[in-house]
Amino acid sequence: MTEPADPLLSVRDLKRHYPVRSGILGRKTGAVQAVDGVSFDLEAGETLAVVGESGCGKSTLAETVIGLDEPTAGGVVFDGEPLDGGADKSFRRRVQMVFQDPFSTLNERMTVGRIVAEPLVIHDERAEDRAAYVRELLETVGLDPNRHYDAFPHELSGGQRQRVGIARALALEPDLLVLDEPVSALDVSVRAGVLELLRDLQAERGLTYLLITHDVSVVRQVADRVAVMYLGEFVELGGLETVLDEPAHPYTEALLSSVPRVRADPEPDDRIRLPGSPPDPSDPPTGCRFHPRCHLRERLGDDDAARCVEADPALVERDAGGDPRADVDRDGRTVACHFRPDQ
Ligand SMILES: Nc1ncnc2c1ncn2[C@@H]1O[C@H](COP(=O)(O)OP(=O)(O)OP(=O)(O)O)[C@@H](O)[C@H]1O
Repeated sequence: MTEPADPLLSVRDLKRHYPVRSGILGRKTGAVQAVDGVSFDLEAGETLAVVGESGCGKSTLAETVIGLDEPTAGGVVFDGEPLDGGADKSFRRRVQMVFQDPFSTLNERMTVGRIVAEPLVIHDERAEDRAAYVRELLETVGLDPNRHYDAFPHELSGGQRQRVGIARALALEPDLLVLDEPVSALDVSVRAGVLELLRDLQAERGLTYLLITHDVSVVRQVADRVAVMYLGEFVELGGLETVLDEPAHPYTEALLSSVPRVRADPEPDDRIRLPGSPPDPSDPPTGCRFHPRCHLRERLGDDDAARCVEADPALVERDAGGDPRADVDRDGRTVACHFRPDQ
């Protein structure tokens, strides 16, 4: 038997806290716990989606993972190499990011050809056949090199601009793409085409994706596994169908029930309404961070409900491979809730 390959990316107990300062001296009086102890592995060729409401820390997680931001604690290991001193040259080639808003990230005064070639210029690559290679990349992402190579971003539609962003991210032949809300800024009518392109590119090039999104329908279309994030923490992590069709954490349940479904649309009474808005991440609730808004807790007896407030249900690490242990979910799912429906 061969040993399972090491994951391409390993994230362990990652934290990113932003200091809160106040008073005229600007003293540190607290910290926004934007990411607070997140761990996961990403296998080569898979797509892990991180889903959660606005402000739960998704973008901070993405930026910290790719070295745009320094972790407060914890670590990232990419292809066996710890990212201790920040991103080195090899990491900056092999990991690329696609941002939400192609309108703001493309340089309006540069032609499409130059935008896509820029990473090659920075890394001093393909000096001899750069233009031909860039034209090839444009074709790969479904653009027409003859029409689009010399075009300026304002001459393109939103979907075309996002394709330019993807071509640029592919230029250095990366292994991992971090996709931060890649279709959120696009018209619904062009989203499917861009997601299909991402799926095709993954199949052709063996790419690995870390997909950040607030949109469950996007998760359904591209992810293999899903992590549900709430107030800086993962509350549930597992296979796509397991998590979306049989959510175990009450927050996942609430998040999903707010999404209209094509089949068997729930009666309005079945919808779980999340009371209030997420708490302040500089002063998170004790115990389970979701407890003040949790519909499941309301149904628990006093002793159990007290556990939600007192004990931190840290995400239990369960092994996806090997023989299942008593506490191993059949899908290797991890859930940070003492009172999962299947217990
Ligand atoms: N530079 C910063 N300084 C202080 N607080 C920050 C900073 N960046 C983010 N935050 C805070 O950290 C928390 C997480 O923000 P983040 O942008 O990562 O969330 P998100 O889930 O990506 O939300 P959105 O989808 O709205 O971008 C928020 O409360 C945000 O206000």
